[in-house]
Amino acid sequence: MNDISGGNYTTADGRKIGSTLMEMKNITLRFGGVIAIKDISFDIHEGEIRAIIGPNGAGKSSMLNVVSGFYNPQEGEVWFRGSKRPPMKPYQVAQQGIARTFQNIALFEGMSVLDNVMTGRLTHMKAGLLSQMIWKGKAEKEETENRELVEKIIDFLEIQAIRKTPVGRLPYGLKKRVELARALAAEPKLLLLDEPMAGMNVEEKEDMSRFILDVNDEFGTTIALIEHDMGVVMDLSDRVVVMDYGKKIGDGTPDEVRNNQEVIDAYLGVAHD
Ligand SMILES: Nc1ncnc2c1ncn2[C@@H]1O[C@H](COP(=O)(O)OP(=O)(O)OP(=O)(O)O)[C@@H](O)[C@H]1O
Repeated sequence: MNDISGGNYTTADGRKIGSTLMEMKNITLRFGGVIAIKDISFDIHEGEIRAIIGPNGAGKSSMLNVVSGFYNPQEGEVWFRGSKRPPMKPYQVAQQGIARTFQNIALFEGMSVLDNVMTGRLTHMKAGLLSQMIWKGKAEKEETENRELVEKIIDFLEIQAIRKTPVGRLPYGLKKRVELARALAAEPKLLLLDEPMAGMNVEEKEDMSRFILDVNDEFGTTIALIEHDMGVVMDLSDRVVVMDYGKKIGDGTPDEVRNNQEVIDAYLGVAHD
């Protein structure tokens, strides 16, 4: 790795990391008297896999929710693709190119895998109802293009065999993969994964790790994730932000973070699965 703080660098496995995609500047988020995030700054570079870790209640989910527009911080600035982002609703953030998965799977259980993944295309659909009536051809062309992309993602994540199966009938690990497929269908610039391995067995975790790395490699998607499993985080990530009690106590490569005394202290005596 070289010049990691400046933006552009090459990882040990030869992946090219680009300039800053997102920058969080001095973010503070309060819930009444509770300060969930205290004056935190960090950035995410194009092509990176970036992790946010920390003990329970550290503020990781709150931070992911600031990035995805679910919470607007009381203080600080969010910069995305070179512009300062005004307070936004989550759907506006999604339209800007940020997609996410959820800690508790949020899929339509009664709908097939294919239909669930298609819902990921909604932010891209331009043909409204009126234009669908007037310009039927245009709507059909859009539908065909959406289907082609969705089928490509389904193949890529190896869920062809279950494409017609209602999501409610799938085991947990596969549901998580369908959720990843739906988020990818939005062709995000930045993909947010909220505990992608939570509740998985070892084999499911290995599969998910491989898919996350492949997505980053094949589609060039920048990924930010929260994860409790330290082994997974250290293996997957290019750089890691460590939070504790709402503050940032570490930020760097997995090796740098692993050897940071404040990080070691924060994790001592705390159970991490
Ligand atoms: N909607 C909310 N209303 C009030 N307090 C909240 C809310 N969301 C989070 N908090 C508080 O903010 C702090 C940070 O919580 P957060 O869920 O972001 O931590 P976390 O690191 O994601 O924890 P975990 O690993 O347990 O999911 C906690 O003290 C929590 O109780």
